[in-house]
This record gives sequence, structure tokens and C-alpha cells, in this order.
Amino acid sequence: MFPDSNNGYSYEDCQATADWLLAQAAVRPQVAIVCGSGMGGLADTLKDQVAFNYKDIPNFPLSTVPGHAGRLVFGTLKGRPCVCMQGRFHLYEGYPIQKITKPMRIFALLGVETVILTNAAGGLNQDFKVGDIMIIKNHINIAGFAGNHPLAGPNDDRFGVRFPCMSDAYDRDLQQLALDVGQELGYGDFLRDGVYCVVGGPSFETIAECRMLHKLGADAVGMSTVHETIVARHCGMRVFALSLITNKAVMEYDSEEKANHEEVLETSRVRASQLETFVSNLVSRIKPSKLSYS
Ligand SMILES: O=P(O)(O)O[C@H]1O[C@H](CO)[C@@H](O)[C@H]1O
Ligand code: HPA
Repeated sequence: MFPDSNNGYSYEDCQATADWLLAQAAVRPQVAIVCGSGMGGLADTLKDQVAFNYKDIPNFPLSTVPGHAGRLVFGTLKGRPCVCMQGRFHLYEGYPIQKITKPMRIFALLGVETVILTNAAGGLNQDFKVGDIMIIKNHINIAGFAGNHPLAGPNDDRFGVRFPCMSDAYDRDLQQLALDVGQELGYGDFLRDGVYCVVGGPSFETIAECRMLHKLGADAVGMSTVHETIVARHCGMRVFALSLITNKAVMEYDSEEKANHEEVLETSRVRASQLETFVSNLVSRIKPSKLSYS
């Protein structure tokens, strides 16, 4: 069950990739951003870009999902040095769970302090509308309960402790800052907060599954983010995460609606410019120091 030591995602492997990137790009990122499905435009807002295709980065996975371009972009957002994943990795692509989260460890070794994760998700909360932006305040990692967990296997203390706490997974100050930024931008009508539940995918959920997840306390469901959060927190980075509600999870047996990736990408396209403004304003207000916010 546990990976062997020559697995491609050891501390030394992550360090080698980080060193390669540091040798190629002058930017020393403080903030890392992961673009959700159809949200790759976030990366295009970076100034003075130096970009790498994933296929050219040593020991980096490849993106296989439409709406995930597969480029790592370094640059600045409102003067703040950033790195942006234009495309993330998902369990259903067939990668080991440690591989889909490896970029988080590389980011930590690059000196990143704060990770901003974005995703497309189905809305379980009946008050949510398509196009709402949900600030993630907590998550449910169902597969993790059963051992499918990104930190399973030998722990390398150079990254973090064996038993990391997750009650503070999503930074509360950053959540408040995001609420403030959203209100200032006039986004209050479509800004929510809630609990994100990760499932394995790639099939969308059945009606019974959606009802169960809602009963468990989830407001939105998707196939990403949670593993990245856990690994980022394990190695000491702060995490802010948001879901764009791209579709309503189907909860009624007489509903004719069918979840599909095209609708997901279309909703992302419609909200793209507001998401970009939201994230860049948020980034500009995050102070480099771990303690202060403007
Ligand atoms: O979570 P992101 O990467 O935004 O992608 C979401 O969109 C895809 C389904 O349409 C799934 O991969 C789901 O996780
Ligand atoms: O309804 C959904 N379920 C799972 N993942 C998703 N990603 C976008 N929408 C959904």
C-alpha cells in the first residue's frame, strides 16, 4: 500500500524540481494559485510571466482534463510575486494521490507562504445558485477516512509532522479578508461560504449520493482541492480556497437535469473576469508576513 522510496515524490525529488524551477525563473513566489476547471484565465493575469509547460518540468505530472492547460506560470499580481498552476491533477486521472499533491511540496520549497486553491463544484446547498462563489470554510474528505490520504505512507519530518491538525485547515483571517474584498467589489449577492466535500470522480454523483453528502453537512461537491489543502497545511503553508458553483447537484428523482463538464466550463467562462478580479485583489491584500493583513 505504501509507496517505495524511489517513487518520484520524495523530499529529494521535490527539491530537485524546485531547484530546477528556481534556476529558470527569477520570481521568488510568496503566493501560489491553483486554477480550477475552466479558470486558467487567472494565470493570464500575471505580469512579467515566465511559463513552463508541465511536460518540460522535470518529474512533474501532465494535465489530461479539458479546461486544465498544463502550464506553470511565474509572475506578479499587483506587484506580488506569484506562481500559478494553469491546470491541476485529479485522482481520477490515475495518478497516485502523492503525485497529484506534489506541487504543494514544491511550492513550499520555493518559499511560498500562502496557497490559493480554486475549483468548480456542484452546489448541494439549496440556497446556492449557479455562479455563486463559495469561500471554503471546511472540508469533508470521505475517501481519506478510509485511508486514501495524501499523507499515508512514511512521514518525512522535513515536510511536517506525522499527525497534522486540520481544524484550522482554511485560514480564518484569509476567509475574512476574502469576504471584505468581495463586499468591496460588490460581489456580496453571489458570495457564500460553506463546506466542500471531495469525491473521487470521474462520474458525477447519483441523486442518492448528493442527498447523502448534503445530509452530512456538505454545501458543495467536487473532485479536487482537499488533498492539496492537506499537503499544503502539512508543510506549513496557509490555505485559502474557493469553489465556483458551476452547476446545481441533482437532488430530485423527477429532475431532468444532468451534470456535465461542458456546463462546468461554461459557468467558469461566464464568471472568469470577476474571479480574476477577486483573486488579484485578494492577493494584493495578503501581506508576506504570516501574521499581518491589510
Ligand atoms: O476541481 P476542479 O479541478 O475545478 O474540477 C472540477 O470539474 C471537473 C468536473 O467537471 C472535476 O475535475 C471537478 O473536480
Ligand atoms: O457536480 C459536481 N460534482 C463533482 N464535481 C464537480 N465539479 C463541478 N461540478 C461538480
